[in-house]
Formats: sequence, C-alpha cells, structure tokens
Amino acid sequence: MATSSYSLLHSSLGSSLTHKRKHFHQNPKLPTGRRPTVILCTSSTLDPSPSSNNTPPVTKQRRAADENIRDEARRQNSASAANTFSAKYVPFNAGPDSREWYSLDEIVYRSRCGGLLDVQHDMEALKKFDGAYWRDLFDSRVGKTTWPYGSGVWSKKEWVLPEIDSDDIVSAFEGNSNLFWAERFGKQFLGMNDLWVKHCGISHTGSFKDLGMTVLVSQVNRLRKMKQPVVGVGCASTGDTSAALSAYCASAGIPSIVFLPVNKISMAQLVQPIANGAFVLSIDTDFDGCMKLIREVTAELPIYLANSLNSLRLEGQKTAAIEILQQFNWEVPDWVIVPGGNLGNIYAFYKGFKMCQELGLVDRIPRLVCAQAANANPLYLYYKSGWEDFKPVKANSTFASAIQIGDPVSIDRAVYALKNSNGIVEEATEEELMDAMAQADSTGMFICPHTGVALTALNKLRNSGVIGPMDRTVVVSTAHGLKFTQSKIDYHSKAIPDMACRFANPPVQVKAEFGAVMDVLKNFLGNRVPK
Ligand SMILES: Cc1ncc(COP(=O)(O)O)c(C=O)c1O
Ligand SMILES: N[C@@H](CCOP(=O)(O)O)C(=O)O
Repeated sequence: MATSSYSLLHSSLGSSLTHKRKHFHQNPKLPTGRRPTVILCTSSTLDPSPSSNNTPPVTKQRRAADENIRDEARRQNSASAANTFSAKYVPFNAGPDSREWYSLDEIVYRSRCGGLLDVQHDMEALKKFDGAYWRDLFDSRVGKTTWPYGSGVWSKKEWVLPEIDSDDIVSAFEGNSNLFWAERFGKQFLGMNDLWVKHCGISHTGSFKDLGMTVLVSQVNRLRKMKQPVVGVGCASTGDTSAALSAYCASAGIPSIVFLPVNKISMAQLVQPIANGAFVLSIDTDFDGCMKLIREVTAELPIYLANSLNSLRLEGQKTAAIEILQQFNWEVPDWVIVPGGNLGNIYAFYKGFKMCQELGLVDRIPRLVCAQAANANPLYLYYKSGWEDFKPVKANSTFASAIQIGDPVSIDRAVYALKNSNGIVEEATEEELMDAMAQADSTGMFICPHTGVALTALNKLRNSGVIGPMDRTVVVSTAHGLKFTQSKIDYHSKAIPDMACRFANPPVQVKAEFGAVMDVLKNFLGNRVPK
C-alpha cells in the first residue's frame, strides 16, 4: 500500500487513537453536521507506516486474552452510531418508473413478473464519500485479521451488505486471492507481457463461489436469528456451489441440502459436501434438471435457495472485480476474461467494476469477455446471432464440467454486462481447452479446465488481433486445478478418445537399474549433457 494512503487515513483519524475506542472516518468535504456516521475502521485495522515519521505512532494493543475477534467487533459495534448505508432488492434492469422493491430480509428470488432481481445500493449515500476515500478505506483493510474486514469480501462490507451486523457474518476470510503475473505463459504462448491470472480458485473451498456464499449464508444466519422460517439452505450444483454452501453452512451450524447431477462432477467436488455434512442428493439428470428441481422444492419448503439466481450471491462475487482494481493500484486493465456457465459471475464482475466507476474510484471499466465450452454454449450462440435469438441448449459433456449448463438462469444479466462493457463471447472446444490447460500448467500454473476455456478465448482474441500484445489482460481462474486432477491424468496419459493431447507429459516407466535410468536420462537430456 502507498505510504500516502496510510498518512491520509492516519491524519484524518488524528492522534487520539486508543485501543478501546471506535473511530469515525469522515469525508472532510462534507459540511459539519451532515456527515454520515459510520464505523469504518478501528485502531487495529490501521497500522500507519513506520516511515511516516511526522505522524504520531499508534500504540498496538492486543485484545484481552478472553476476547476473540468476533467479541471485539461486537463490543466495538455495540457502542457505535447507526450505519447510514442501505441496500434492497429491485427488479433487475427495471425502468426508472418501477416502484417495486423488497427488503433484503424478505425471502424473495424473483420480481413480481417472474424476472431476475438485483441488489440496489443507496448510491447517493455512498457518493457522500469520494473515490479516494473508498480506495484508502479498502486498502487499509487488506490482509488484517480484524473481524470481518480480514475477508476480501467483507473488507468492502459497505458495498456488499451494509446493514448486516458483523456478529451475524459467516466468513472464512475468503477473497484477497492472488493476482498472478503469467509471465512465462504470456511471453511464450501469446507474445504478451502484461497477462495476469486472478486465482479465485485458491480459496477456502477451492472456487470463487466462496465469495458469494459468505454473503448468502451470513444473510441466512441473520434471517434465522430474526426467527424467519429457514430450515436449511439448498442448491443445485455442478460441484463448486455445493462445496461452498456446505462449508459455510457447516461453519454456522445451518443444515445444507445439495442436488447434484449423477456422475457429472469430479470426485474431489463430490466429497466436499459429503465431508461437510450436507444432505446430498445424487439425481439422475443434468445440472439444468437439478436447477429446475431445486427451484420447485424451494418454492414449497422453507429451504433458502443458494444458487446465483439469488442476487445476494453476486454481491460477494463482485468484490473480485474490485480486488483486481485494488491489486493494480486502482488502474483499470484493458480486458477481463471470465468462464461462464450459469452466468452470474460475468454480471458480478461487471457490477463490481461499474460501482467503482460510479463511485469515482476509477474512470472507466475493462472490456469483458465471457468464455464458454463449445459443448455448453448457449450464450455464445446467442451472441453470434447478434443477440437476436436466445435458445437454451442441451449441454453436452465437457471436461469443464462445472460449466456444463444449457439453460443459464442469469442469461439476462450476462447480456446486460456484455452489452454495457463492449464485451465479447468466445468458445473453446474440448481439445482447445485441454491444450490450453496443459500449456498453462507447463509454465508453472495448475489450473482447472474452466480456466482453460478462458485461456482459449484469450488465445483466439490474440490471434485475431482483437487483444493486443501490450493490452493488460486478466484471466479469471475460477476453481483450483486440484479439483480436476482426473482430467489432467486422462490428458497426460493420452487416454482421451479423438484428442491428440499434444502437450501430454506422461511418466516414463523404467527398471530399477542404474544403467536403465542413465539411458533414459541421457535420451531426455540429449546434447544438454557435456560429453
Ligand atoms: C469452476 C467454475 N467456473 C466457472 C463457472 C461459471 O460461473 P457462472 O455460473 O457464474 O457463469 C462455474 C459455475 O458455474 C464454476 O464452478
Ligand atoms: N458451477 C456452478 C453451477 C451453479 O452455479 P450458481 O452460481 O448459480 O450456483 C456450481 O458449481 O454448482
């Protein structure tokens, strides 16, 4: 973090910080008496740079031994003034005349006419603070253990679920994921020098779903404390949503119920909800069939729906976009490429970028690319038709199994995001995505097949010259490669029918004899061994 940010924050707090007090961080531009009072930081979230020697040092004090970080947040909150930020559900992309809205404490997933919902923040209240203020605030919270701001999601709490009590939050300190400079992959395969991979899969349950699930399960926790009739939380899943749901529910002691398409998710993904104690239904259908069933079931039973049809999820997922800007020191990349299935995430990225622009943290947004597997490509076909004709498809089997989705619930959100970001949709065949994954792995990554889909899209856009060699480009890696080891094993053992597996690197079988080992090594090293 830049020293100037620390200095600014510190000087705005003054020199009277003590461990036991809360600190109100206010916009100096606001007229006195009209300042929103919100607790945004505590002495323990602010740790001024030792190099800023004209600012008095903050005394660091430990919590009392019998107090944990949640207790500490509770004590500080109980003495705080009320928060002035708020959010509500509104129909997605409603016209200016729409008066329909719902409290986030209501259990509602669809608008009156059956359309999608969106979480709308009170932007006027947020705008009372300028972009520099928000940048500094968010920067000041990175990497701390202060509850709940140590989470990459909850470090943006005012923009996510402003009204939730920190005490109700269920978090694994998700987010703050690595933005990896893909130096060798960029140079070697694409002639690029500013290529980045946002590793959202290096996360608590191994996918970006954690970002949304912390928000959804926290809200359920709140609803249950308010005695709302929620007996459990349920989802349909291709593996990652169920893993995240079951982990966060288990952590809060809330029952979770997951509908999985039989034989269509990886073993590593299947074992996650089982291990976390979810009620797992393995159903003889595909994801779209499971999605239909969970929607019917949640309409009948007091089971809260955890799929991204529920717009709360996207509030958490959008923080990955904000985090990317933050990691680039609030410079905007040219392109962000996101693999798409049920299509909530592409909209979440758009929303995160757009909020940063509207609230003055940045002055533009990147162009978005949504990448689909050719075997499950309804958005791609729609895009290619010039947005004329959307038809759900029967999704065929793909190594990118988590995006084997033919009837995405967030199709309207995705189209909106792409149209408003001058976006593009690309697709990847099975061979293309597996080759891209193998190439990326050969440069030191260990990505999932969905990231292979996104890298294929990048490759195509580089080859056609749409993405230039100097363009700063971020590929969103959505899950951990360790969840998809079987696909890598199949590829590297050249066991995939009709696939050349050009970059396979199978192990060499050799006898346990010095001579035999030397022979294969000399053969491998060739003339790299001095004679
Ligand atoms: C690993 C992975 N990548 C990409 C996606 C696509 O995200 P979305 O459904 O939000 O389009 C999913 C889930 O759908 C996923 O699990
Ligand atoms: N890939 C997802 C599919 C469901 O997506 P969701 O974001 O709508 O929950 C999964 O892992 O289940």
